[in-house]
Amino acid sequence: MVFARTCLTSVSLSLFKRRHHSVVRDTIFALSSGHGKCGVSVIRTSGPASGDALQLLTGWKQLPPPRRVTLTSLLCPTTGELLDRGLVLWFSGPKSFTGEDCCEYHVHGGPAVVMGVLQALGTVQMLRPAEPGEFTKRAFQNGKLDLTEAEGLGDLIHAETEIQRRQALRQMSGELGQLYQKWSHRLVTALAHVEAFIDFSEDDNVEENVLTSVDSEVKNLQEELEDHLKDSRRGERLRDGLHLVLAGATNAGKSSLLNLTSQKPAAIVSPIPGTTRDVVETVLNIGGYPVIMSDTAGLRDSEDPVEKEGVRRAKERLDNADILIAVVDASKVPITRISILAHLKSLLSFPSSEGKLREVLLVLNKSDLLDPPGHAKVQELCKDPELPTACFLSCQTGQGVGDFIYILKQKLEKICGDPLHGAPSLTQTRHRLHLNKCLEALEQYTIYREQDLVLAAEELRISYRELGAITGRVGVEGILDIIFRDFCIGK
Ligand SMILES: Nc1nc2c(ncn2[C@@H]2O[C@H](COP(=O)(O)OP(=O)(O)OP(=O)(O)O)[C@@H](O)[C@H]2O)c(=O)[nH]1
Ligand SMILES: [K+]
Ligand SMILES: [Mg+2]
Repeated sequence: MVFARTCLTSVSLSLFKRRHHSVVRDTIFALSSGHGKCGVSVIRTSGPASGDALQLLTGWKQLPPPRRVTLTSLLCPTTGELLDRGLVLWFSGPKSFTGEDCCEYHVHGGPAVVMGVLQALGTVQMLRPAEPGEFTKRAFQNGKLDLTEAEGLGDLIHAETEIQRRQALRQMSGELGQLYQKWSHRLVTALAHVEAFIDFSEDDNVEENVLTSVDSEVKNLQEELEDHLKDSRRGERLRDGLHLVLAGATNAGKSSLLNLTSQKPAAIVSPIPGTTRDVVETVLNIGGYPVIMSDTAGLRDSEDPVEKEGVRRAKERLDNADILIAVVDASKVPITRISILAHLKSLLSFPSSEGKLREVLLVLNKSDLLDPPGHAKVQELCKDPELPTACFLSCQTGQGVGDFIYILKQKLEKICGDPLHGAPSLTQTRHRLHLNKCLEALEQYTIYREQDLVLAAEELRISYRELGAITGRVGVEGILDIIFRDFCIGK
């Protein structure tokens, strides 16, 4: 009875495979390069009718050798009209990106040419336009990629900075998937041992210490999973962009610093205190790290309902900041540790009472307004170990802004690390959810272990399923659409 259950996982897996492999599929087509006018556009097809379509569009009697580029005329199959002269590249399945017969048409990138070729493909029987991410989905279903690799590919397409690209490429290489698969394998082995014990221990064929070794394996797995999860979300933060929030008293120069850093007049600057009300965001690339920098309303008590709302929004942003940039007008606040700390504390509740691990960067602005003794005092203060990392600068003259960017980059590095080093990072909330559930089930195993071994085994099975869902090995049909929805058409 126990074995019947064990087999269920593999039965449902093979059912899943069969359902996805044996169906006669439509052939899909789409523009795979960007839209708009460009030098070359690439149109792809994937599926069993790819070869027919290629022969119809070129008039060829047979298919060309695979993976070789051929220059040819492309004709409308119904009218015979010349659509373009372009390159075609034939891949016969399974040696292709999707694992199916595929063809690429490299045509001139004008909208009329692209439209013409797409329409011509649409006239071929069994061909239909692809849905977003459908090429990659087929690659997954044909075993060319696991889900983490497919997600890495999606991230690579969306990567806007160098460090994001590195992380995506690493995930695409399958390293993260391999890590999860190794854990899966260990879990299945543990599960098999428990089940063997349940079935055969009465015949004395299985020794008691089998369970002891399963227990210690479960404990090891728990520790490894916990370590992997305890990464302060570095991979996810890098994928989504880090939140930097400028905060401080009115007129400290927050908006000036935002404009200077982003090199555009994103926020209004004026000598009137309380100028900024809404949160003003700009997206930046700081040393290869993607950053969303937000300027916020100056923090002060106000009776004005609009400004009050601005301050509320500012505080909300502060709570979710990865790096808090506290801007202080160094010409106004006395330059002593005590007064700076008191100022930070009154405005930003720093050091945070909840003991939140948040990076703080103190910016002492308006250096141009200080005399030489004032400068010396601030420079001394910047070395104070009791204060957060500090930068002394002037938004007016730009002096010290280079150092500010440099220090920010160091902080970003500290938070995200280099995605090429160390263990591969967890990059998606989806993975985190499954890993947490996997971990919970392992904890349940330990709880049930002494009372009811059958229930304990069931928990191992649950944790195995959760891990399998990350790479797409087990029970993922329901989530596929969600994952591939974020891909663009043609990918
Ligand atoms: N001399 C000098 N003036 C500066 C400097 N930075 C900003 N200012 C001036 O300080 C005033 C306030 O600057 P903002 O950037 O609007 O200050 P803020 O912190 O965004 O102010 P609120 O949005 O009202 O909270 C403006 O008149 C700026 O020109 C600086 O480094 N030196
Ligand atoms: K202002
Ligand atoms: Mg402002």
